[in-house]
Amino acid sequence: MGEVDPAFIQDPKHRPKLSDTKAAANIDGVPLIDLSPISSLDAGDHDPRKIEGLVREIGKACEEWGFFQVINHGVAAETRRRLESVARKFFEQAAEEKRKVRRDEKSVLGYYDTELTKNVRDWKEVFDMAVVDPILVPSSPDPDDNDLLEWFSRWPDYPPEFREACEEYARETAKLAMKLMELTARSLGLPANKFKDYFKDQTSFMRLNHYPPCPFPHLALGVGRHKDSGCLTVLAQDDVGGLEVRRKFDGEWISVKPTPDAYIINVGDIIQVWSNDRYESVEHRVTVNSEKERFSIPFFFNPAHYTVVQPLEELIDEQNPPKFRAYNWGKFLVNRGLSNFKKLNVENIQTYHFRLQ
Ligand SMILES: O=C(O)CCC(=O)C(=O)O
Ligand SMILES: [Fe+2]
Repeated sequence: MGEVDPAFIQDPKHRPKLSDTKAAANIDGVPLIDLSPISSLDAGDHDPRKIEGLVREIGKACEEWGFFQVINHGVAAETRRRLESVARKFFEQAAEEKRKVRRDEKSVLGYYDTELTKNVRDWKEVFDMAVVDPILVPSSPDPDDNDLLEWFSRWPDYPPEFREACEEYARETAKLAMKLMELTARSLGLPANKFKDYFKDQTSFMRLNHYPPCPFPHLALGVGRHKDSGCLTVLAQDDVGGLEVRRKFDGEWISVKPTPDAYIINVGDIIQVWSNDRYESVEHRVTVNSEKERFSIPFFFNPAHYTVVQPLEELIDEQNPPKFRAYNWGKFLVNRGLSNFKKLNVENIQTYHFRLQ
């Protein structure tokens, strides 16, 4: 990734303003939420007021930002550090070693370093794996094709503890994601277990991101601006920084300050559709820098492939009619998964394509 390859160059209007966002980080950032009320609930303390306060905080963060950070979330620091350590060892290897577990068009899981976001190449390399292996998906985006396909995780030989570290982290993070879905349901006035059944045959996946130092950080992005298409993302970032969120009230790019051991949570497109726009899936991107490499680990919490995504009946009425028409999640995911391989002349599939006028 040494030379200035035009494939990485962002359109001038999407290039990062590297100095401004640093300053903005000190002014107003995404909310920080303490999840200890749910851990005390697990410990037998059933004070409803603590949970109600937390539910309100989450609802407010989802409405105002679509993003928040959580602390006291219950995922062991050791589990996260083990995963961070194997990720570092894996990416340190020579390109030909990593390419042995390269993704292909049949199974999109594994290693790759040529992802496009909005048809511009990202300055990163990634490793994707299933949270529940294998991931069951439609075999093609064609609505008339009912065949299914399994996406299996591919495991590298090195480091030897790689698979176990990933699986342990995935199990723990899935529990946190489910608790966050319960809190989100309550914040929308729904029963806590409203979303549980959607995750029975979940298509969740986890990604290890490595952003090498970039000689032209003012021209490229680690990940171009995008929204996450699933329900919810639980993201671990290291202490380097670079994630920027588009602030809802003024459209400014605001950096998310690294907070040790915290997770960054964001609402995905499916929650936006379910809530009929009450909670928006917010654009974000990743800047790179010329000196430091950066690692991050997003966990994308996604429902079963057969989920029909549409505004929830409980949240629509005559005053608030549905703003989206229904779509099939599996077809959407497969369509998106394939398009990230090739440069297209148009934007790939997006939820706004399902917006009703
Ligand atoms: O690396 C990050 O901080 C965020 C990555 C991201 O937004 C994504 O992979 O969807
Ligand atoms: Fe993202």
